[in-house]
Amino acid sequence: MAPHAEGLNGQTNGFSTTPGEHKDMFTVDSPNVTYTENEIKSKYSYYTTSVTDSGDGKYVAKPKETVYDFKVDRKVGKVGMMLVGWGGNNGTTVTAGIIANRRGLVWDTREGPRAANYYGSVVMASTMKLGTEAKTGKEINVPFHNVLPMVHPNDLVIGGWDISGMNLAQAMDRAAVLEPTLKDMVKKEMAEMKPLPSIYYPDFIAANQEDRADNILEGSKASMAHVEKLREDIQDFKATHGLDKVIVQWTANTERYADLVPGVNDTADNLMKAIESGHEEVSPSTVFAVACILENAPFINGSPQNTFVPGAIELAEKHGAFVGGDDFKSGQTKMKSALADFMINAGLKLTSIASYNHLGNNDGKNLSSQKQFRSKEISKSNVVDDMVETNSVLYKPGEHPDHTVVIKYMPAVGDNKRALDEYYAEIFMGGHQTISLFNVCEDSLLASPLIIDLVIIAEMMTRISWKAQSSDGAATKDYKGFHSVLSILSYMLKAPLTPPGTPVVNALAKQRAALTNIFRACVGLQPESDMTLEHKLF
Ligand SMILES: NC(=O)c1ccc[n+]([C@@H]2O[C@H](COP(=O)([O-])OP(=O)(O)OC[C@H]3O[C@@H](n4cnc5c(N)ncnc54)[C@H](O)[C@@H]3O)[C@@H](O)[C@H]2O)c1
Ligand SMILES: O=P([O-])([O-])O[C@@H]1[C@@H](O)[C@H](O)[C@@H](O)[C@H](O)[C@@H]1O
Repeated sequence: MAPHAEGLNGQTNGFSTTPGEHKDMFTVDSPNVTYTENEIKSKYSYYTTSVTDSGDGKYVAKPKETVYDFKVDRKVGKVGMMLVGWGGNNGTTVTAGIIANRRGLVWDTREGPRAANYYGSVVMASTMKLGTEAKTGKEINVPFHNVLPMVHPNDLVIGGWDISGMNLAQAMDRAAVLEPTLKDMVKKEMAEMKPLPSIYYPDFIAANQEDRADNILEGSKASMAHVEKLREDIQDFKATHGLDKVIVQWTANTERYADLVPGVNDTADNLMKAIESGHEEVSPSTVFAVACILENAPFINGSPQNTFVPGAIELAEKHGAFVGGDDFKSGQTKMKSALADFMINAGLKLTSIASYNHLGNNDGKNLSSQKQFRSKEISKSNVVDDMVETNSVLYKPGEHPDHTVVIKYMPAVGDNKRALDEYYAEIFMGGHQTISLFNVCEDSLLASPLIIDLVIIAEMMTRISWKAQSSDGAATKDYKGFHSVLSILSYMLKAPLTPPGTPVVNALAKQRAALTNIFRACVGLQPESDMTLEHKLF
């Protein structure tokens, strides 16, 4: 009998939540937190510091408290994940990975047996500090997945669309990501999975993708037919599988940017008219976003194009539907958002970042076309802006490091993307520091856990509501959901989408802290400050 997955993964703490139902690993003993069968309610004091400029070049900092009521629906329900681009490298890999985990598979490799796991998922493979043990002061950490009642990825019902009609087993072979021994164990199940026909507007992706496009949705672009058909697909998927909700993600090819045209995509009404008229600046990803918004299915864009034109954001806000994006942050950029943050916060003046990468998968082939590369160049280039702007000691207003991004298509390396980076910084007394990185990112094996995290967190957000008891008494009467634009998803994304007019945070540590502390607040726990005064003041 092959060793079971858990044993091989060294999961010794027994904390891994079994799929199917959420088991509370802890309860919070506080007058501000109440548990019922269906809900967790918490009263949470949110402490910030309000800063005003006193005019003589000095600031006045005033501590501020806002009291929020959070409510969490504890019933997870049955959840579906529908992927646009399901037959791609990411789509096939994440599907095979979930099947392998669900069945606890172990497969043979040159290095010996390997077991299914969720490594690379913040939710499934990381922990958060709960607190310190009352008697010993020992730090107690719990799996991230256990802080709130979240869906287990093993329970996700998976479906989706692709302009390529290959079934998932054939597409998995085409992707050339997974070991043959593992593919053999899942291919029967995956051969039964066939992507739904999708919308294909050739002008938005590279011409070299045309040979894949044999699974195209009929109907004219100049109508609402495509929106209505996609809505029908989502409804049918929900009904067929008895789902309570569906989360949709775009993991299809990178599109060119859509021009922002007043009267076309600047407002919700104009966007709907533009779709009706088949305007050339309406992209397939925006059509998917509109269909999902109208179906109240959270829609997340894992690619860098500007799917969420202003009209799409306005439509989401009007319908109270969730959207998120852009562009999975899987390897080179994830490293950059941590390294740049560390250097600048260490007082090292980063003056140049040269990011080169080459890859040989179909994503790379699509990105070999200039318009599609430009979308990716934008999302990969803005990731240090917020860190630079926070340090006026190192950088004058408007000053920033040189930053170049190069991507080349090299078929030989397949999905094993090479990222070569050079970080150059000014240090003490005219010195310099040069950090050179060679980072082989198996792109789809790094992106798949992000797809899982994005689905789990987006679904979780559909079960969290809040109301405010503002410090100045302007309380909100009824519970409501978070803003339509889920900036809480930023940790998984290169170019985080935020509610209009709000700041973009790219620093990886800040993004993870925001995610962690918002979920802690939902069970009435204050942010983990790492001050550990209990170990300093005695
Ligand atoms: N590490 C990563 O893999 C990573 C990281 C960040 C972003 N991304 C982005 O994720 C996306 C997918 O990456 P991949 O490696 O899986 O690419 P891929 O080319 O293997 O898969 C994309 C799939 O989308 C399909 N497709 C294209 N247009 C479509 C449409 N209109 N409707 C439905 N399907 C369509 C293609 O047929 C293909 O099967 C790309 O945009 C890529 O830039 C990937
Ligand atoms: O997330 P990350 O590793 O910085 O960025 C990756 C790029 O390096 C790669 O060229 C591209 O094909 C992937 O889609 C992904 O965007």
